[in-house]
Amino acid sequence: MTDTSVPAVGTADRDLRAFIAGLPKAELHVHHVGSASPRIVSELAARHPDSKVPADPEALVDYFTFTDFAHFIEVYLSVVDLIRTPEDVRLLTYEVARDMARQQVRYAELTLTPFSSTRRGIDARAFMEAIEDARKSAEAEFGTVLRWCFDIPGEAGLEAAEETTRLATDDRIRPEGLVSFGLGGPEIGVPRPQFKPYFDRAVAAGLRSVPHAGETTGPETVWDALTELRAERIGHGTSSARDPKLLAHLAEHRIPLEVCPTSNIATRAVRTLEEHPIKEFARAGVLVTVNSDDPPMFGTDLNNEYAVAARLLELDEQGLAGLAKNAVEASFLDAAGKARIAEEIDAYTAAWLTH
Ligand SMILES: O=C(O)c1cccc(C(=O)CC[C@H]2O[C@@H](n3cnc4c(=O)[nH]cnc43)[C@H](O)[C@@H]2O)c1
Ligand SMILES: [Zn+2]
Repeated sequence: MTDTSVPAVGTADRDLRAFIAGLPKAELHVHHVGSASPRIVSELAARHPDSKVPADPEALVDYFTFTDFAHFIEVYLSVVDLIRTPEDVRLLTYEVARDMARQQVRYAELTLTPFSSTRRGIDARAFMEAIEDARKSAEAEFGTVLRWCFDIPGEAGLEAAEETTRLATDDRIRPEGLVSFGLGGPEIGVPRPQFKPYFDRAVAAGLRSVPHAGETTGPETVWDALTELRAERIGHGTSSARDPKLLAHLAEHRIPLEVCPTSNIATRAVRTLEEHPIKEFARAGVLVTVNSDDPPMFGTDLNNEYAVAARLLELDEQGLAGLAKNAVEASFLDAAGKARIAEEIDAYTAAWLTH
């Protein structure tokens, strides 16, 4: 794991971290398998000793240190290989929700890649039952509301696109919690426009479009996501900073960016946190949301991402509350659900500032 955490400095930093820890939050960009905690990964690795993933949580720190984005995907897929039964899927989903609840995450849109599971032999209906069972238990027991984004692993080609679209749009299979449709994996050599027909079908079926774009390629990929894939939010969008017209477009049309600072350092998409373009996004008036992407793999969690953002954007408690409300606004919750979490954020912040 690359050490990308914010160095602890003094009382003010500690106070802000305590504020963040209790702040009600929404998360919009976080991957299912990429959220497997070291405990879950080692439990699964011990169950499946033929895998190359280390069963010792300490060894995972080195295993989760990436040389570049391609290496990250290689390691990611080795963890995907550990998810072999519907019970593995249920356990992972439920435990991910538990970790979110501990960080006061009230609502999360979790990205799943069902193609990776069905192609490895997990029955599609059993997969959907497992995630839905975990979603309902998590909401009842932890109070964290989960919704799903199904993403196409772009590098796996149009076969993956077809299967993901089928699973997302067939009324007999698609799960109740599904709200959006995405596109993940490497961007280099995987042009976005080829996925237009699949996004058209998903949008026609009522799903919201949230592709990754501009994480490892230039701003033209973000434009493609907007014009060809009808993106309503952009996953990462890091390279948008290189195109002032694009930034103005994102700001004017209130198209949020799902910014994941530590992820960008860990995959070496951005060299250092100081060079991260989050400041440019905020300055241009873009609706910035902060997210954790694949938290244990990147040695982070959502609270740490808020601390990183506070440092880079020089936010105090009110600023952090505003950042949390950006995620609520950019979410696919209904108006009542948004109002409930926003009110909770305001009440928490007011109580903190008067204590
Ligand atoms: O499952 C397969 O067999 C398979 C075959 C070929 C290619 C792939 C993928 O490319 C899977 C990529 C996988 O990565 C997930 N992910 C997690 N974090 C990120 C990120 O920061 N940027 C892009 N993708 C990410 C994504 O959800 C895909 O599931 C799979
Ligand atoms: Zn991602």
